[in-house]
Amino acid sequence: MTEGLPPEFQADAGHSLWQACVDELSRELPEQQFNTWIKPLTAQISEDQQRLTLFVANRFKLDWIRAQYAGRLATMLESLQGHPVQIELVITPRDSAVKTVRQSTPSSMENVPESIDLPDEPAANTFRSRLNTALTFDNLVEGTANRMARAAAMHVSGSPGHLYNPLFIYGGVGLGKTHLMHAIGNKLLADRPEAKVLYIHAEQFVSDVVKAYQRKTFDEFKHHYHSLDLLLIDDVQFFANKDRTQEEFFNAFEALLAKKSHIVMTSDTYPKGLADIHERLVSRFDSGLTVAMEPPELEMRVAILINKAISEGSEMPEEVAFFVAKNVRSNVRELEGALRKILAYSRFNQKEISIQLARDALRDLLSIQNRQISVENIQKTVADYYKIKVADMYSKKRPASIARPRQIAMYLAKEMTQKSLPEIGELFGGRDHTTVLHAVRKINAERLQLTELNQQLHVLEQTLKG
Ligand SMILES: Nc1ncnc2c1ncn2[C@@H]1O[C@H](COP(=O)(O)OP(=O)(O)OP(=O)(O)O)[C@@H](O)[C@H]1O
Repeated sequence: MTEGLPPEFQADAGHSLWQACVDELSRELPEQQFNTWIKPLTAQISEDQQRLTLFVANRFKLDWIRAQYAGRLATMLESLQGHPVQIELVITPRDSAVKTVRQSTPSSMENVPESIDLPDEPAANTFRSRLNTALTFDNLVEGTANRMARAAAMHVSGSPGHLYNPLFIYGGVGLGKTHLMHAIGNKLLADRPEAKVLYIHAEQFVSDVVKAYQRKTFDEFKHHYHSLDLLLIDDVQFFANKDRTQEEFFNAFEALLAKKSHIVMTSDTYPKGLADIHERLVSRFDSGLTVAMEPPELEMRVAILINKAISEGSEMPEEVAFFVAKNVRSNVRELEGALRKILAYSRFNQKEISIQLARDALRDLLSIQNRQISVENIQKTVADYYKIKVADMYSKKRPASIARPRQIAMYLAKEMTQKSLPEIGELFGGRDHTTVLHAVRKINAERLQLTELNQQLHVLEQTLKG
């Protein structure tokens, strides 16, 4: 029996099986990815061939391999073995990994020196990127709504520091901005594991500035932020009115651009629509490429539902996906919530997914939706109707071509939802409740006098009621 390993393991038994997987992956993956992630792996298969254990050096690698390769490996193993094989990932501290594998490795395994001689740890292993490895380009469905943002993001992840720097991505809630940012970081780290990548929410940046202030550690703060290769910063609208944070961010911004590091930002509105942010920062935000993420169109919502169901190990018939997508329109986060409810309902009641089952599972949501139309939906419908950007609903822009649809949307929000004036103001880019009240009164009065406006409002109301 091999010392240091569970008795059921027989390393040689699984070698040819694992080697077959490695060979297949070496054909499927780009060389760099293969060399970085697959080649260094050490594998053992249990005696009954039901379980494959992969030994990895650290948590970062474990998460990455689980998110990126475990699914593909499982399919491969199942087709090779003719039955499912459970994959287990185990972190083995470097020294003990070397020892254990050496002791247990029969001569045939010694053809795989990489599994023993682990390469130097890449810097990414010690530098906490805060990336969620599950959010990648592969599982981000593409559609008209995100095509340009996705293409720009792909470009940045492939050659950071060149074009589109900074990349500024804006759009409403739950539309995939954060997902896209993580995808950029994950792709860059897959290609260059030593790169210093940091994902951070703007609020966390604010809190880091405050800490540096309190502890008088601005040198460390600067060293940390100014040394990055890629900074991904989410929801920069949170910098509003925070002068010291804006100053530190400006410094970091200049330092990073000077050394050709890349900066990607997201926000709920485009740079010039941002309130209470210094002009010099706003103009920097707008100096690279600014792209919008729009709410997904019907077909894209359907594709997202079908894909997400597959990733949850289920299947959603297309007609059901259409039914759900037609009823849940505002954003992807709500679509995900609806899907979770349907899957849970189907599992709990042990019933196939059908339109009727979806109707039952989403009963509350559908009836609430019929009674209460969301403000986001109103903003999108009105923006589409008057051919302006959804982001203009939250921006400070004042031309009549934008201000008027915005007032109409505020009026409809008051008429068709349960929201209060301050709540509506907040959802329209943090406006005061008196601004909303003014819009509601104005449109109300005009509606009584202007037939054309009344007609337009009627169309909008019918569209919103579905
Ligand atoms: N095109 C897409 N394909 C697949 N999943 C998507 C897509 N767009 C969004 N999602 C998913 O929808 C959820 C919400 O997306 P995300 O958190 O990136 O939105 P966001 O725009 O950053 O919103 P917020 O401003 O509220 O943070 C996530 O789980 C994300 O993975």
